[in-house]
Amino acid sequence: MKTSTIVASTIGVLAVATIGYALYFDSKRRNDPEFRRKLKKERKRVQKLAKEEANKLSTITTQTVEEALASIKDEDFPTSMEEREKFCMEQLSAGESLFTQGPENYGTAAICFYKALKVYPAPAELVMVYQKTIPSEVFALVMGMLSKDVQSKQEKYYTVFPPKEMNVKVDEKPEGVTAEGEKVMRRGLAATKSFSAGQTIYSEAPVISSLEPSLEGDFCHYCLKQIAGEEPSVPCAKCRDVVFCSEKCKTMAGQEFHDILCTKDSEDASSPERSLSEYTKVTRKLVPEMLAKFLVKMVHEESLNSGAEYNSFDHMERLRYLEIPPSAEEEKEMSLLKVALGSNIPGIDEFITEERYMLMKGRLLYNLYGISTSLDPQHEIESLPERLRSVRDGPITGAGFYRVSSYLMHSCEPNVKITFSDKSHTLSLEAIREIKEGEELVVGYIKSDKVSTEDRRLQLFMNYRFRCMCPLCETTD
Ligand SMILES: C[S@@+](CC[C@H](N)C(=O)[O-])C[C@H]1O[C@@H](n2cnc3c(N)ncnc32)[C@H](O)[C@@H]1O
Repeated sequence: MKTSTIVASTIGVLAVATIGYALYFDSKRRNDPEFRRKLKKERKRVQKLAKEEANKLSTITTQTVEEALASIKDEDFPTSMEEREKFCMEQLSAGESLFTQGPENYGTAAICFYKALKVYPAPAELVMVYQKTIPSEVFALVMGMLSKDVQSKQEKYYTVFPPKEMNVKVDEKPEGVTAEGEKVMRRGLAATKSFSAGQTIYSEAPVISSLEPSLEGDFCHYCLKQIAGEEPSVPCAKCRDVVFCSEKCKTMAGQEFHDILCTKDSEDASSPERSLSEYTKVTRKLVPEMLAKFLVKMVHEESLNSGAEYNSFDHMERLRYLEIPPSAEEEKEMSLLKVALGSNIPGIDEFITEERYMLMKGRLLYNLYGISTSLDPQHEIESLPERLRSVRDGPITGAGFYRVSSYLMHSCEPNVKITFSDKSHTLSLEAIREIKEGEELVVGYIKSDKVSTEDRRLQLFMNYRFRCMCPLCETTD
């Protein structure tokens, strides 16, 4: 059967484009040993396959692959779903007609198949279709182009992240070796210029944040600002559950997540709209709701087609995570997420597997910061693990997941502190002593003043599962 025929029959899958892409980029390759083992095995199989294919075609060289990639380097790919679908089918037909004209057209045919792959929402599946339907020589070329592409995307990440204007770079240092002898690198942040005490190094809005449920109505559901007495709050027009501090926040929340997650004034606690928000209210666990927001926002980001090469998922998958054994609780959370997002994001059911949910949850739990947007002690709440990574002057009013600040290492003698100076979820990193260009930036995950080394190490181990190796811990008992 022809490639285009198979793809045409499954084209409905384009409707779930964004999830398809996420699935593709969701890789646990860096952190999960079991997945890495599987991947290694798979990679070996693919390498063997590619080698066999390459041997069959001595005229196709690495240079050909590179030339092919260079020839389409500056090409713009269609963005809307309809255009992508049309483009994909055109490329598949062109590829097919080219390879049937003979081996001299294999190179150009491969370019067409590769371009179709670039816009197809489930590339891994399309590769499997190719394997069965196109000549092995063309397949080897497409695979070569794909692997170069993925490799360069992986390598380039830390050259474009964090943005220069944030005055920090990701600092990699060897941390030891795994049982299998693989090098482990740890990634922290280093200053790209000098700062004096009190200076702000950068400010950063979160990828997602969530308000402590008991504060809903008094604080903005989007930016977590307290709504002051005289200022009128802006309620959601559809539900009576949340308010915003401004029309701007209401619009942003609507676009990013609330239009989908809004309870739409449903009275029934078990309705799809209400079940997740009820769970959040009752348990005060923010992670399931934050993951729902994260997924909706990711779909929103994709639909914006801003031209950004990396999305929030690319960021999240690079972070370390806390390994948590799956339990009935996660089962429940997963089903709540599926119910809440199901009718709005087709494909979400297949996307939220137990493995993926546990990884996303582990990453969020490990990297969230407690947010403090009130100075009023009456807003002091009982802290839960999600709001732990925080040393604040005021009460914790919520939690946030931040792209750059996720990378900050802990020290019992920090040189920077986190503030929420405008009393919203925007985090600012402030120097607490003089910092030289190139110096590593370290924050306090826990309060260290007047706490013995043993107690600090115990707290860090209980909450973050690492043995603190900051200079203070390494030199004191
Ligand atoms: C919340 S993550 C920090 C972000 C991390 N850079 C990442 O790549 O996701 C915590 C991890 O950073 C490392 N870490 C942070 N502070 C440390 C310290 N003081 N001593 C040893 N390891 C530390 C530990 O490996 C820990 O597992």
